[in-house]
Amino acid sequence: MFEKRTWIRLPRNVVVGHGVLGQTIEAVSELHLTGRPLVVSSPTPHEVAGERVVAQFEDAGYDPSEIVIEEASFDAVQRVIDHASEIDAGFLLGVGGGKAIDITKMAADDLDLGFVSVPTAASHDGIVSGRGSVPEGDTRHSVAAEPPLAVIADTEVLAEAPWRLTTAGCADIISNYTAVRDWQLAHRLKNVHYSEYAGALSQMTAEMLVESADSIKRGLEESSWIVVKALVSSGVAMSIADSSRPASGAEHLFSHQLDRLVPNGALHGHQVGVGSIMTEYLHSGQKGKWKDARDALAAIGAPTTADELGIDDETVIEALTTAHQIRDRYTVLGDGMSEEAAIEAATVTGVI
Ligand SMILES: NC(=O)C1=CN([C@@H]2O[C@H](COP(=O)(O)OP(=O)(O)OC[C@H]3O[C@@H](n4cnc5c(N)ncnc54)[C@H](OP(=O)(O)O)[C@@H]3O)[C@@H](O)[C@H]2O)C=CC1
Ligand SMILES: O=C(CO)COP(=O)(O)O
Ligand SMILES: [Zn+2]
Repeated sequence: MFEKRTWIRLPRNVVVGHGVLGQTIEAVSELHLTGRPLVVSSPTPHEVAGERVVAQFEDAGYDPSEIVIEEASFDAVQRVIDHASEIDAGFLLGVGGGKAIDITKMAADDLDLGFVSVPTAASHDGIVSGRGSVPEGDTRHSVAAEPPLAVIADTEVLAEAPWRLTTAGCADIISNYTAVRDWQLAHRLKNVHYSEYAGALSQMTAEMLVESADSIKRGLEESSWIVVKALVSSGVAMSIADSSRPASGAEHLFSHQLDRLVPNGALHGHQVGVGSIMTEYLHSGQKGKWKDARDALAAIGAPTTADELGIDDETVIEALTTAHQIRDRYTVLGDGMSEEAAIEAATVTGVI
């Protein structure tokens, strides 16, 4: 008997372009969402977009409420759940970077409420994914969460955000190359399920972004357009896979470990980018494609060294040698690198 089943959850409306934040009510009313909207943001996104979204709902006769969270944690998810229950929210909007959007999608999942994703930075590919990423103690959870019913990505807002956030988004996409390599390796060695469709989409997204590198420039709103479309595409790959595997391999384990070792260090995308230079080296050796990864990152102005990340060499080595412990996800790191091998990889690639 044929027993395969798949359930791909994707957004219904993806609205991208100049000034589309002003169309929030339109995009939401198309979804037939009812009740009180709860806008979840973090401090800066609250100022640059959250207040405007709340004002639009007020003007349209809704009775919106807002909550501002500071960090990505299970406590923050619980605070949003409690607030939503108190005000009897009908649906949620996550306005911000990866932190605010992750918290909102996880709270929406728990509350069984619809959720709309309003990115204020093109800094990460969690914009449409049905996954939430939250650290807890020594580990990092990638949990199933509510995928957005709609995405409202205003390129004017994204272009006004600090440029480093956009280069972080590019680096999160460039890291898809090594993430897919790790996924294929895990498939071959550990029989982990691999989706050809999701893997190909993730890889193609990285290729298209790298080919567009010349058009990704500070001050050009067109850059935000290119990058946010890639971020959406990468998120779709995760939704197809029902896993963050297409976009998260050993380079992400490295970054998650850095987050533990250096809280409030560098941006997620920048860390995974530097990680992918080293994990590409581990996959393909000295004459392999690690230089392509480094050059692609350098071309869009993302960090390629520990120095540029603002992280010291010792911490890079500690993160590399312990990254495999972050979660049960087989990658090129296997059951751990020796310190000598980590120093070699980081030195040959010029990361340290
Ligand atoms: N679920 C998934 O599939 C994925 C999840 N992620 C997760 O997303 C997070 C990384 O996302 P990232 O966006 O880098 O992290 P944050 O949400 O922390 O945002 C990074 C910084 O940008 C600021 N910011 C956001 N928008 C603006 C703006 N318009 N203008 C000025 N500053 C702004 C934030 O301000 P403030 O400090 O005020 O919030 C914050 O300081 C990680 O936790 C990562 O694990 C990443 C990829 C995929
Ligand atoms: O950052 C991600 C993809 O870019 C999500 O991956 P994680 O599941 O490793 O948090
Ligand atoms: Zn990422």
